[in-house]
Formats: sequence, C-alpha cells, structure tokens
Amino acid sequence: MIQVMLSAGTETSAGTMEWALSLLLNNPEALAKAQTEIDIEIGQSRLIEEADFARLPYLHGIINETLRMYPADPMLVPHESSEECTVGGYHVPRGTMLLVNMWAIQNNPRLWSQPERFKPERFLNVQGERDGFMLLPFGTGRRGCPGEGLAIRMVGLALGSLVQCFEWERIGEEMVDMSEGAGLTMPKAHPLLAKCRPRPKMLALLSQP
Ligand code: HEM
Repeated sequence: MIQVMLSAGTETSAGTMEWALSLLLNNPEALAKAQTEIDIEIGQSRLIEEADFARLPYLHGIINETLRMYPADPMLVPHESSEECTVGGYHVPRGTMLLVNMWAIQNNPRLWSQPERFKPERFLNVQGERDGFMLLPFGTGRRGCPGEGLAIRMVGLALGSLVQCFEWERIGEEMVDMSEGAGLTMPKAHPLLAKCRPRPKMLALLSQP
C-alpha cells in the first residue's frame, strides 16, 4: 500500500511542480500576478498555509492550467468494462479495455479557446474543476486518483512557497524548453534549470532560525 502511494504520488506531483515552474518562467507576467496575489492575501510575516488556498484563486488557476496542458497521467489508467454498456452512443462489450486520452480532451480547440496558450485566468470563473468533464487530470469515479486532495495541497504549498519567497529567472535569454520526454508520467525531456534568489521583502522571514 505504502509502495503504491509512493510510486503513484511522487513523480506525478514533482513533475507537475516542474512543469508549473517552467510555465511561469516562460510567462513572467503570470509569475508576477501570482506573487502579487500572495503578497496581498498573506504578506511577508508568514509562509503560505493550506487554509490560504481558498483566497488564492490565481495560484489555483496556475495549477489547473498546468494539469490541463501537462497532465501527469495523460491517458489515465486503463479501465475494463465490468458490464456491457453504451457510452456516448458507442456500444462497449463487457471486458473491453478502455483508454481515455485525457490530454486530447484537455487540449481540444473545440472545448478550449487557444488551448496551446498558458492562461491561468481561464479558471477564475469556472464553477468547480469538473465543469463539463473537460478537465480531469485525476480521472473520476470510483477508480479516480485517491491522492487528488493531497496532490493539490502539496503542489499548491510547494509552488506557492517558492513563488512567495524567491525571485525566479530563466538561465538565459532562451525560453525554457517545454518538450516532453518518454515515460508514463509525461516527464520533461530536459530537467528544468533556473536561477533564483530570495525576495528582499522575504529576507526577514527566511532568516529566522
Ligand atoms: C499531480 C499529482 C497526481 C496526478 C496528476 C495523478 C493522476 C492520477 C490518475 C489520472 C489516476 C488514474 C485515474 C483513472 O484512471 O481514472 C491516478 C490513480 C492513482 N493515484 Fe494519482 N495522481 C497524482 C498524485 C497522487 C498521489 C499524491 C497519490 C498518493 C499519495 C496518488 C495515488 C494514486 C493511486 C493509488 C491510484 C490508483 C487508484 C486505483 O486504481 O483505484 N496519486 N492518479
């Protein structure tokens, strides 16, 4: 059980953070907006906490948009129909292996405007992540990801703290390479390299013993 949770939960969550930071480095205006939101809602006297998430819709939008563009499990997990059924007009015999291409749904231009563009704002007015089943990076139903709540909190806290405490820059003029490598969890082809330094306004908090 512990082994399953570790193997299903580590690469997926770490990969999502790496894609999110890569997207922010290529979209510095989004990084600035996230920092401003955190500065206004939390300030500099303490680190971001789980209870703050409800007041950080832009940070949540960044995480949703990252999971939309770079889902850590793009084809979900293979499912098998336990009974004969009809889905969307298609007859599915019992015992059929079903694969869901979630990446294709989440990047379909008929469902999303400019799906190739990183726009965390697109989630600001959405009523719930499951709106229309267009965004399902954790799958859904009985065999959906049991770690969803933990993953959103972990990624939110880690990414939020990195954004709150540090200035981030690309290592050169070139954009961060967003190519995908081989692997089940959609890893980056080239690990992210970035420059960071503590934000001057956070030095007092970061220097505390
Ligand atoms: C960003 C992070 C994560 C993503 C994107 C993700 C995504 C997914 C997806 C798409 C599935 C298959 C759902 C389906 O086929 O309907 C899944 C299954 C699963 N996930 Fe996650 N996951 C993440 C983090 C975690 C974490 C942190 C844990 C546990 C600590 C975890 C544990 C599991 C387990 C045990 C399953 C298999 C469930 C089953 O077969 O019934 N995942 N995950």
